[in-house]
Amino acid sequence: MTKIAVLGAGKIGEALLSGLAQGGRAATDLMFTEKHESRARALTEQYGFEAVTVPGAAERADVLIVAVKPQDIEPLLVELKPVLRPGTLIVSLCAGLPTALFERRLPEGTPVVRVMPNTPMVVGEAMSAVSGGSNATPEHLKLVEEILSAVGKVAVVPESQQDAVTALSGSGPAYFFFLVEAMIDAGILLGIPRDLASRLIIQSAVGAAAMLNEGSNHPVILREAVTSPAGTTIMAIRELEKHGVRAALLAAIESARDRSVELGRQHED
Ligand SMILES: NC(=O)C1=CN([C@@H]2O[C@H](COP(=O)(O)OP(=O)(O)OC[C@H]3O[C@@H](n4cnc5c(N)ncnc54)[C@H](O)[C@@H]3O)[C@@H](O)[C@H]2O)C=CC1
Ligand SMILES: O=C(O)[C@@H]1CCC=N1
Repeated sequence: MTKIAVLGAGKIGEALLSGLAQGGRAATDLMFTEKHESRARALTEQYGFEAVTVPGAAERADVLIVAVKPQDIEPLLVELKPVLRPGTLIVSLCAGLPTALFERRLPEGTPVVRVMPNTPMVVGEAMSAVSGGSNATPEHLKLVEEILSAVGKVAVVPESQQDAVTALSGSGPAYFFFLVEAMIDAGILLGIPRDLASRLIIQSAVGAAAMLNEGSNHPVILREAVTSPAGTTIMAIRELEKHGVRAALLAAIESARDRSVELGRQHED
């Protein structure tokens, strides 16, 4: 079985490792590096994954998945370069960082695949977008698709779309959580106890997601079916439009895309 090492086991690294283990991958095929010792110990105790050093990961793993913050990439690549075995596949989950950055910093010919996942991988419902760098073969892409399909859905996209994808689905879960949080607050405003408001809103979100996931109806049709003439929903929709919620979402996602581009530019030579 392919041995996988996650370099930087923070929020997304842990989500991936735990998702892969739940998806049936043996804990003995999964290892990680982590700068913070207490966190490394906690992950080993909770899941049984082995904490290794960067040279240890490079020696033993077939695929190295980079999951440090974009701001922490340079020292990691300096550490990795002299110990990397030829042919080892590098998979980057880092927002904004182009495959060309890894290709410039690592030995010539290193295959690199850029991925933008999202945190629902903890429950096997990730949306991951995958792009190959200039040394990545169709087999490399297939391997990455196979690894990630254990934790959710996978789309292959041109790398030129990765900053937009990051803004849409990479950050996307946060927008839904924000919306749910605000709707629960609205329940409090209307005098509903927090527990009940949470149950009402979370199940509404789960139900709406399941209907969208069926894919047979456009979101507009689904919304129209809830919106009765002179009813309650249209009153709420009027307020959402009045407060520019649609425009706010367009601007928010455009701003996230711009930040992704900027994160990449910070590492230009
Ligand atoms: N959190 C999210 O929803 C998503 C994050 N990403 C990307 O994943 C990457 C990680 O993000 P998070 O997990 O949120 O950040 P995080 O800060 O929770 O995790 C990063 C981890 O890397 C460790 N680390 C840093 N330098 C290291 C090194 N040289 N060796 C070993 N460990 C090192 C840190 O101690 C930390 O635990 C980022 O590049 C981010 O853009 C991508 C998609 C979604
Ligand atoms: O906020 C971030 O930068 C990361 C990338 C996508 C989701 N979280």
